[in-house]
Amino acid sequence: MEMRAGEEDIEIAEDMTPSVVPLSYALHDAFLHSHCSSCFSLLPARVRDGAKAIAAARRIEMDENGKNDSTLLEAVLCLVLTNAVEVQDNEGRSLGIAVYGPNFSWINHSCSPNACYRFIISPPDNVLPFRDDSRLRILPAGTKSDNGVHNNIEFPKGCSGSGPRVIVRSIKRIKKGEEVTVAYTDLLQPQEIRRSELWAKYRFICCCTRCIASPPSYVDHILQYCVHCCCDDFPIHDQIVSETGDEATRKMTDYVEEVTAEYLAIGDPESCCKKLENMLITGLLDELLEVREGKSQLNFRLHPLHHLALNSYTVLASAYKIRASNLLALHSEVGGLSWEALNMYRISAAYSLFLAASTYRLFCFESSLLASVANFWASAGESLLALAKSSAWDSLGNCGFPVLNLSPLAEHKCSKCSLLESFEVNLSFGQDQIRKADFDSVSNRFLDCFGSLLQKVWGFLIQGCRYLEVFKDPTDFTLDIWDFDVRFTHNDVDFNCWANKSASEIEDLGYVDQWRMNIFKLGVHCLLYGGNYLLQDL
Ligand SMILES: C[S@@+](CC[C@H](N)C(=O)[O-])C[C@H]1O[C@@H](n2cnc3c(N)ncnc32)[C@H](O)[C@@H]1O
Repeated sequence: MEMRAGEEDIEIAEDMTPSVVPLSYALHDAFLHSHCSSCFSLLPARVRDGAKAIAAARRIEMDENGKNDSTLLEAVLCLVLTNAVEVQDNEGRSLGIAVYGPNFSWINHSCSPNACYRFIISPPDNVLPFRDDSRLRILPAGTKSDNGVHNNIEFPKGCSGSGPRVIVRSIKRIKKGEEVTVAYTDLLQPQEIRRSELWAKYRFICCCTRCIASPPSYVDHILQYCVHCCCDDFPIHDQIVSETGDEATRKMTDYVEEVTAEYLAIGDPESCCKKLENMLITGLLDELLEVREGKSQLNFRLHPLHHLALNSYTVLASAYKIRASNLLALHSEVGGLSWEALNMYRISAAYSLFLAASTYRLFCFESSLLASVANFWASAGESLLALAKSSAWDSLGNCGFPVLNLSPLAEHKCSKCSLLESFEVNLSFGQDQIRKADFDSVSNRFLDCFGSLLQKVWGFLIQGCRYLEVFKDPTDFTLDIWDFDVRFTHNDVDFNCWANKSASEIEDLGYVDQWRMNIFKLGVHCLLYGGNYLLQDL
């Protein structure tokens, strides 16, 4: 079965379902009063009845056949495995799983989907009626009318019941009768990984336009194949690159996974930062590969938009942030480490920002990346605001920065772009007013402002970060990104430039307030664009 747009065209960013209540769900401990068993008491009656029926059926089977036939249990398990979705909070953290009825679970997958979904989370004991006037605007294939009935299957329209609700929303314009699809897997992964995940979990091979494109689309090419190979002695023949490139990518994948797993298990963010940044800068040196006569050293490097590079930025942003908070905690005991903590916050925010700008570039070629890019802008905004508000600046004495009050955001209007005004119009006249027709103009104005603020702070944010210093402008990917070594050799970067200066020297430069204020403004822009405009309004 598949779901299609009902009897009208659907514009971009419209809710296509009311908030749908789960048939069954199991959330992690954070949402439970006691331990896991408490979730069973919350299961809707029909699921408990179903479980009793299964138990009864098993008893009969066992009595009749003298053996434990697991067919029915397998069927139920398959149903859950096929239809359960991971419930996530606004920041993408996994909260558990839930199974929904047909108006959600009949939606098929595409790697270039036209819809996405979001959850409304409320505590498990909250069973108060939920006001929701949205209509169900998608129907099973073959259904003629939108009266909510299909082949005697009543589509639940009621809004009562507990559990995380899900709402399906369009991310592209969908024509009447066109199939509605969502992503079952992370769309920023290369095709090979998407394919193997979908096969392992659902046993199907995706044949969407993105997957069957030949040659692969720009986005898939760059996410998967953009690995550069060079050798000091002589030029590398293309043949050798393609033969050894896959092997090199596998090795780099193992390396990134190993470093990330070690970081998560042992919690040494410093070693994690060193290892990942070294890998991004120097790439993989492979001495075992034979080139012409004898052995020679090949050097493989990742394009900054390669999926392994993107994964590394996420880990680096987190590891630098942990380093900063560890230092601040130590600062209260030891003192004098706050400037170093500021450096860590700075680089963490720089990686967050770089990730948002990188995925935005991919989004320009693959519009279904909208939800990912929105989340990255929002978290870059949050990192920048946390940096601007950090007490670590206090080590610089009185830097004159006003006490920040982020709520309401309305106080932080930008005279150049109208992001905030758009929301005000939206709030007073209803969502349709800033409609998506404005998308290009809102985005262009945001990018203009973003670019000019970035120019003022990017140098400060990346100072001392060996990898990011290569990118003089994170929105410009036209530079010869393979030329890392040359740049490092000729640029003689002082890695400890800021860390070596005393707080008063920095203050004398007179830039501190300006940096802090511009970082703050940049954060507000990213949060408004990603968190408010792309995620909620668009
Ligand atoms: C949540 S269900 C979707 C509804 C399903 N088509 C049905 O009729 O019940 C997931 C299952 O649908 C099928 N499916 C979803 N997307 C697909 C796709 N793009 N190509 C092939 N099969 C797909 C797979 O069998 C998958 O296990």
